[in-house]
Amino acid sequence: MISKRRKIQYLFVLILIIMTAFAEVLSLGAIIPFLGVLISPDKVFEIETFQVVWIFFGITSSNQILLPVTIFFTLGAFVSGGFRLGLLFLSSRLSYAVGADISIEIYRRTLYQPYSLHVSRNSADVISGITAKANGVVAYVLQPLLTLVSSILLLVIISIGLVALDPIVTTVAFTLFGLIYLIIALQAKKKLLRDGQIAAHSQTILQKSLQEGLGAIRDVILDGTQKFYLNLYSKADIPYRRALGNSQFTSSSPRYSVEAIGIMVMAIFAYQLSKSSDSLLSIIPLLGSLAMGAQRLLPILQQSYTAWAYLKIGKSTLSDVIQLLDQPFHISEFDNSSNSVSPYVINLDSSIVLKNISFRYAEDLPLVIENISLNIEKGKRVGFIGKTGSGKSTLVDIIMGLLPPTSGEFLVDGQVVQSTNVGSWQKNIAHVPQSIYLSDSTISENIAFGIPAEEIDLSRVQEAARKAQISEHIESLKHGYNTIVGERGIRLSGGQRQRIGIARALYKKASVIVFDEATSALDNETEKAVMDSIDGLGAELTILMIAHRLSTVENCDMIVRLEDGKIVEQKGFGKDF
Ligand SMILES: Nc1ncnc2c1ncn2[C@@H]1O[C@H](COP(=O)(O)OP(=O)(O)OP(=O)(O)O)[C@@H](O)[C@H]1O
Repeated sequence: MISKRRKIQYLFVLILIIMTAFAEVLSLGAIIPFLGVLISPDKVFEIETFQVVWIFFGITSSNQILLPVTIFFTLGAFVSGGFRLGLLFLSSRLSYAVGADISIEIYRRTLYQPYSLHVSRNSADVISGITAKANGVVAYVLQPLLTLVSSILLLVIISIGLVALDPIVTTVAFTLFGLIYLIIALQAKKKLLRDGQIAAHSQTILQKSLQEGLGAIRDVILDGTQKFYLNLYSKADIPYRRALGNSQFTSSSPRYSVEAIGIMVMAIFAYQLSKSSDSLLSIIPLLGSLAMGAQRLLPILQQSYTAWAYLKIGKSTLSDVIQLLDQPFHISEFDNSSNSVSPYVINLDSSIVLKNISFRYAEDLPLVIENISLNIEKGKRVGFIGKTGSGKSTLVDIIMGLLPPTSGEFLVDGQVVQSTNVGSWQKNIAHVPQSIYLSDSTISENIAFGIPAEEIDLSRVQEAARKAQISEHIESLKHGYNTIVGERGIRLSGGQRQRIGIARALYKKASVIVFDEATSALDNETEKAVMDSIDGLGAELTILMIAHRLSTVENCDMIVRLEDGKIVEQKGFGKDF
């Protein structure tokens, strides 16, 4: 899923990592000539190989070389700093850009999952994957990976340089520090993995408890269950933050003990050298470069360790994210895009036919629809009634192509509806649920739902509102169709919201409108008024209406009564109640 562009960017960062490593080693190596010049400029001036340099810069005596060498040394430090800064900027930007790629890709794939998958899993899994876990992958996988590559490279180059200076000291120091880090890493590995697991798992629970608490805020306030939801949240939040805190400590704590040991080793070494050498001055350049080498080496060792530790912490989060990225595309974008020219086009011209349809939600669950056969002609109004749990919504979901039947055949105009043409079939359908979802935007954007504001056809919006009998109310508002409805349509009454839902269905120019208990939350009078608007809709529209009450659907051409997933009574199909 990594695009070609990102691969090129990663390659560029890799090249920059290599260049930075060399720049850093060069600036580090420059300390030896610098200290040498400081202490005995005469000696350096006499070195054969440097003669060309002195001649090039027109230097004739040893006391002239200090200034250019100082400038050169400082310049080296700046160039190396510049490279590091550039690398930090580019690698951070790239990691976050890839984080956005991941998050968007998970959301994209999730949106294209079949309805049956959405009803069978908790959305908190996906939401935490799109938000927190995608960030986790950036912070605990992508960035540490780049840090690890650059640190290992630097380690190798610096240690080669140090070996050239003093093989024994370097080998001893390296083995010592390496061993310390290795022991710490072996000890910490299990703990890091476990903390990472806790963090990944808690993120999902956190998301779930937030969704539940805030989603049912009215009931929470009425029932006084704030404490219950707070408790649910804190039960996940405390282990989550504790795990993060613990892993942060585990990944950054070794440096203090290792630094102390490093200073001790350096002191012993200096002590030994000064005892065995005649002139203390002559060993200062060597000591200086070793000290500076160690001063660079230790943080890099620590950096590599931290990066490695982060990779361990991020392992669980990464596997959750990979699972979400692995979701295959079930509904093809081609079928569903509004301007696609699919060879499998379905327009309702004659009838919708269900032949011996049965359905179960999962293999180990019982049938909730059993052997149902129906023939719905175009332009008919069909009412589905039955007690709660009798299977009305499931049956209509099958007709809407949201749930594939477990057995039997579902045909429109004689064509079997299947994955290749279901998108085309769904373009004919609009759905008005019991509580329609309103986005926090204008009335016209809510009627022309999901269409960018600049592409909305206002006259079509007005026509739909008029047919849904809501235009008068909208036009009486100060901002008319540009009135903001507020999150979840709080500023509209129940009846008005349902009418917006109807207007939305009409704007879509759907030929089939499904009313799923669309009026059951309304009072009798409002329900009657909304039903009048539905009755007044064009005769060419096929209307499927789910209701609890027979009175709601009494004007329908056909009525189907369901019980335990079976049709127990029919009216208008040649049979009457
Ligand atoms: N996602 C699901 N997973 C498993 N079983 C489900 C799922 N959705 C519904 N069911 C079961 O399927 C049966 C039919 O449910 P359905 O929602 O179709 O009934 P309904 O007649 O529309 O009920 P209501 O009037 O309450 O909306 C019920 O027994 C229900 O428990």
